[in-house]
Amino acid sequence: MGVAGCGKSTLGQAVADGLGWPLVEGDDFHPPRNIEKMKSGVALTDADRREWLQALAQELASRPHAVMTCSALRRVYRDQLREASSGLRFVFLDLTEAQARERVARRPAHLFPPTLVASQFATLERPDGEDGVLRVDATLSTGELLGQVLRWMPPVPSSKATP
Ligand SMILES: Nc1ncnc2c1ncn2[C@@H]1O[C@H](COP(=O)(O)OP(=O)(O)OP(=O)(O)O)[C@@H](O)[C@H]1O
Ligand SMILES: O=C(O)[C@H](O)[C@@H](O)[C@H](O)[C@H](O)CO
Repeated sequence: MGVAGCGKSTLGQAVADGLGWPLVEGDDFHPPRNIEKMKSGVALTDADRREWLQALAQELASRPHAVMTCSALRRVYRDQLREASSGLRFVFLDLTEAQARERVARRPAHLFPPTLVASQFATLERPDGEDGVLRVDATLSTGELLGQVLRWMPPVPSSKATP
């Protein structure tokens, strides 16, 4: 979880590979109108995110193990996902607004324009103090972040494991 550009897809892929679990890209579940809205520089609202979060919750409920990327900016969004998946844990990729804007600006072809980064921080309710959350410094290397996540995860079966 975290704002646009914090590194969810990059770390999510590394964690999925490390655990031998599938990666579910949350952005792939946005209805087309949400994508169009973000591309045109308009921030999503609670109403826009409702259907998307329902789809993500369903996806989590249908999988015994998976790594999912999802901004999950507000507490109610995280709680909706927690209800769908009792063992759900969140890795919060924490970085400053300036750092996020710089990263988002570096990838002009992406659906998310740098002008919307401020709205991500305005919406973000940090998960500090919530159970099952690991806060990490999103400016560390992916390898370092992966190590932190894997050390924090409880022992879990891997789909790569031989019986
Ligand atoms: N640990 C890192 N250190 C430096 N740069 C990183 C790191 N992780 C990701 N990046 C870079 O930051 C940019 C955003 O990364 P990524 O797409 O993984 O973020 P994201 O949170 O999935 O973004 P979005 O939700 O907007 O798709 C990319 O250019 C990526 O290469
Ligand atoms: O909740 C939101 O506002 C969205 O999920 C955004 O965070 C983007 O989809 C994502 O970060 C892609 O850039």
